[in-house]
Amino acid sequence: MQTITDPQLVEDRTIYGTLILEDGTQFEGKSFGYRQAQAGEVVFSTGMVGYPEALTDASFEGQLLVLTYPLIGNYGVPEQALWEDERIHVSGLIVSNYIDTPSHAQSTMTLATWLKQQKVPALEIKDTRRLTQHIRQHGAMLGKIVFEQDIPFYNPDQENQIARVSTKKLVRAGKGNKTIALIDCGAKRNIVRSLLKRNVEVITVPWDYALFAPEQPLHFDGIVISNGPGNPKYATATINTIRTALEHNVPTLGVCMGNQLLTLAAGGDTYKMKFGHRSQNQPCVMNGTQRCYITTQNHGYAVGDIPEGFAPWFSNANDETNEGIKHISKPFMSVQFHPEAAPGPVDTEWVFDYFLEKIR
Ligand SMILES: NC(=O)CC[C@H](N)C(=O)O
Repeated sequence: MQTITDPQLVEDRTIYGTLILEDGTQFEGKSFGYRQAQAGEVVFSTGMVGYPEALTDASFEGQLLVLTYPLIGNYGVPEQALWEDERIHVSGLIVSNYIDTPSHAQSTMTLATWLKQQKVPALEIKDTRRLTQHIRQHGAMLGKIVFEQDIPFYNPDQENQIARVSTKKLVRAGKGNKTIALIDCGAKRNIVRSLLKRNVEVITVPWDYALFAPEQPLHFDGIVISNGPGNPKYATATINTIRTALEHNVPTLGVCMGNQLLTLAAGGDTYKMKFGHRSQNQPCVMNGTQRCYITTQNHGYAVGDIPEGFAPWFSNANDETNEGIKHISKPFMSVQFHPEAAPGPVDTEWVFDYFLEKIR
């Protein structure tokens, strides 16, 4: 006799749910994830590939992700080793057309099975174009996916999201004659993979680890500050550590959240953008050159005031916002895009080499 313990793991495409935005706009859709209400900030990504990587990117913690590419699910879900973290971080997923018959050699399950296992709701609302245009026009806003029962809105920007996703313990990996301390604000695994590929030792530390405290001496030659969710201004412990690193002249590279934290530590400022940049086709021009890189991005905040002693390194060719800063004479640098890609183009992978060359 067969016992079915969780009825949600049984395919049922007849369930409907509603996405409700904070301004009252509603979109009804077919449920293909877990049937449980979730609230968060609604953001959209215009990338064509990489939903497994995006869903497991901890920078999305607290957010309901809208994917504008119209066919999602068609290549299934790869094994866990290929994810960007050990779990899904988006609070919910909104697509136009969900494909339940994946075809890919690396697929281990359908997207719907994965979402149900991880208790993440998902809706197929068809008109993701209208939803995206609405957010572009009115700015990123709060929203909730609801089924039978209503829940309150939740604003992830009113809490320290980094503390929720950062590692709790120190993790050592790799071997080499250079050691990098990676401050984990919600690091995508491909940052560690990209560093290990370059034959360095990587010590991943929690976001609030006191790297310079005399009672916990740790030998490292350079610091990488990872990507991460939410408002950078909550990460005061990380900002203080980076400030000390700058005083000690430790070579430092920031990625995404790391760009914002380096800016704050050095005396600059960040602001919240209207709807952010999320995709794998963001053009970034290297300042002082005609060179334009196609980059992977996922951010809602940006660098406003460039700190003293730093110069803009890259800027976005679409809206001219800052995409990175570099110190004019010292080995301190950061980028707002993702040089580790995953998903997306690897055009800016050289940033890791450039940084490692600055370490003696
Ligand atoms: N990917 C990231 O590191 C994002 C940084 C920050 N949470 C933002 O939205 O801007």
